[in-house]
Amino acid sequence: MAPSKLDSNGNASVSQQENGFVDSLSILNSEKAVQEIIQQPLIPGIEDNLIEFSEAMRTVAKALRRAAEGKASAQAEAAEWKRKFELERARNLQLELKVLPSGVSNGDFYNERADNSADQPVLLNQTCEQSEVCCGENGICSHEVLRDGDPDSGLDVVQNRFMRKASFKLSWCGKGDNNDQRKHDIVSFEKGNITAAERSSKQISLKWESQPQTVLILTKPNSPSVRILCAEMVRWLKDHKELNIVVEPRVRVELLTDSMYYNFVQTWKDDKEVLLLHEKVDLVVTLGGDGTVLWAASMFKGPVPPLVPFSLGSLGFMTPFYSEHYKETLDSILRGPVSITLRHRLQCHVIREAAKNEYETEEPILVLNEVTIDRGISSFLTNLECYCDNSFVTCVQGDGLILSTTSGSTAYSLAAGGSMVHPQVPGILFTPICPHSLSFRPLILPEHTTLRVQVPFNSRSHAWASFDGKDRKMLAPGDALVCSMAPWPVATACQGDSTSDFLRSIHEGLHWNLRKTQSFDGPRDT
Ligand SMILES: NC(=O)c1ccc[n+]([C@@H]2O[C@H](COP(=O)([O-])OP(=O)(O)OC[C@H]3O[C@@H](n4cnc5c(N)ncnc54)[C@H](O)[C@@H]3O)[C@@H](O)[C@H]2O)c1
Ligand SMILES: Nc1ncnc2c1ncn2[C@@H]1O[C@H](COP(=O)(O)OP(=O)(O)OP(=O)(O)O)[C@@H](O)[C@H]1O
Repeated sequence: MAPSKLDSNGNASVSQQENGFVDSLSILNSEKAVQEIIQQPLIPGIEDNLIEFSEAMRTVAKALRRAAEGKASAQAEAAEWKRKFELERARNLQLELKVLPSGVSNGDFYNERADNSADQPVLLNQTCEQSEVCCGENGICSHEVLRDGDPDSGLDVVQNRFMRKASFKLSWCGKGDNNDQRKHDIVSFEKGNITAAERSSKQISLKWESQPQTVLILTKPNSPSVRILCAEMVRWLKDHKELNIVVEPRVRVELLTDSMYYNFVQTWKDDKEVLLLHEKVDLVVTLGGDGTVLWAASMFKGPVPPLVPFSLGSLGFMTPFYSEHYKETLDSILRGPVSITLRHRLQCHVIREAAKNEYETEEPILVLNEVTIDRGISSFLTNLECYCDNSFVTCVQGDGLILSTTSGSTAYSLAAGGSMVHPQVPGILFTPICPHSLSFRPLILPEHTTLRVQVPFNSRSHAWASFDGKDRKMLAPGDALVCSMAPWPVATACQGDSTSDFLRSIHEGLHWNLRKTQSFDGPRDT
């Protein structure tokens, strides 16, 4: 049909066609006919059919969505099973080794190779095919905690030297416990009475079983004091401890600008090599504030080597070590044993409604503090449907929702009214941000739950997810975020122990419950 416009009198004027003028009267007639059709009642039954059809389509969409979400949960579960399998395999290997002839030491199983130096110092590569041998019956050893991925994956890292990774063991000890016994939750059922004898969440101690050899130093950018300390620390670790040092490419350039002495410092070339860092690095040192600790954790998409966080920031809630004492601190940590806080991380999957037919979901993102789903720049109320292990929890109507680890409980979640929780307590915090409700208290859910936050199809606006305050992702109506505990925690070294460090941070960092003490004089109970 030719395009038509109404003139100021309401008559249709018709544009010129290739084959001449079109009869405007016939157009008016066709428009009239269309109007008549529109006004006619629908064929009986067609409306019902359409409703039925759209209902069926909605059911199909729901089924597809459930399949995608099921896949994300299954991926999280598979990761957990994989970890358990590794543990079991390591334990079996340990048992087999017990029957090996004496004289075959654990170290013999490492595949150490000679130096084949190249001029450009880049990341070390090493093989530890037999690393499971270091696992003991008590505690968890480094390769249970750190090993992941297929050793034959063929990812080619440029190398100048091969070396082994230091192994360590974690043990759970309570006050007065001097032995290495790992304490499980022991529940006894004597005469029908249930008694919990031991709890697992005790102070965790890390013991090196072989000497750490490679240290990764991560630094806060654009800070002159951090840059100076980093150069000093690298020199000390090389000259006094003979350690291999790995830094970020940016930092290597900075060091070389200062002096060619730092030519031995190694770095990486691309993201592929970053993915393999956990196989080479024995210890990670961070120089900065809490943001640098978050940055360090985010570099490891799987297992994370133990972290030593030095405080060169303003608040430093997770950074207990004073930079002035770095030599004594590192000396003692390299010797061990080290008290650690095993900080859990959350694994987040974004499930796209638009990609519901696709097999692959987006890469999971690991967070040490929290994942936040908020309204972003939209001025509308966020509307988020929340499910816990497929049971409906609630619909958040407000600025958003924070799903936080217990380590993150003192960060954004605290600002939104969540409880402060000791980082060693396993759990997931469910904290609303400015809920438009008088009765919406924050929750703490058990660690084993899987949470799903969904933007409803009828939502007025998009929502935005951010991960440890970074990497914003838009969630369109129909999109969901699935979140569960990740199998790879972050072990951070403690100054004292995890409880004294936590209490010191809430007192010194947050001035928790600071109040003038009431004076002695005045009225009393009689
Ligand atoms: N309203 C808020 O309180 C708010 C808003 C946005 C982000 N944040 C937090 O900032 C974090 C990102 O940190 P950043 O350093 O990259 O950004 P940033 O530079 O904006 O610093 C945020 C502040 O939060 C503190 N912080 C971070 N993690 C903490 C923790 N676990 N316990 C106590 N304090 C902590 C930091 O020391 C810093 O002072 C996010 O994970 C989020 O928790 C808080
Ligand atoms: N190696 C790094 N590369 C890129 N960005 C980094 C690195 N380390 C830290 N950052 C970022 O720099 C920002 C500030 O770092 P950080 O929080 O450590 O310092 P701060 O704000 O001075 O200390 P605090 O958090 O104690 O107040 C954070 O957003 C963090 O993500």
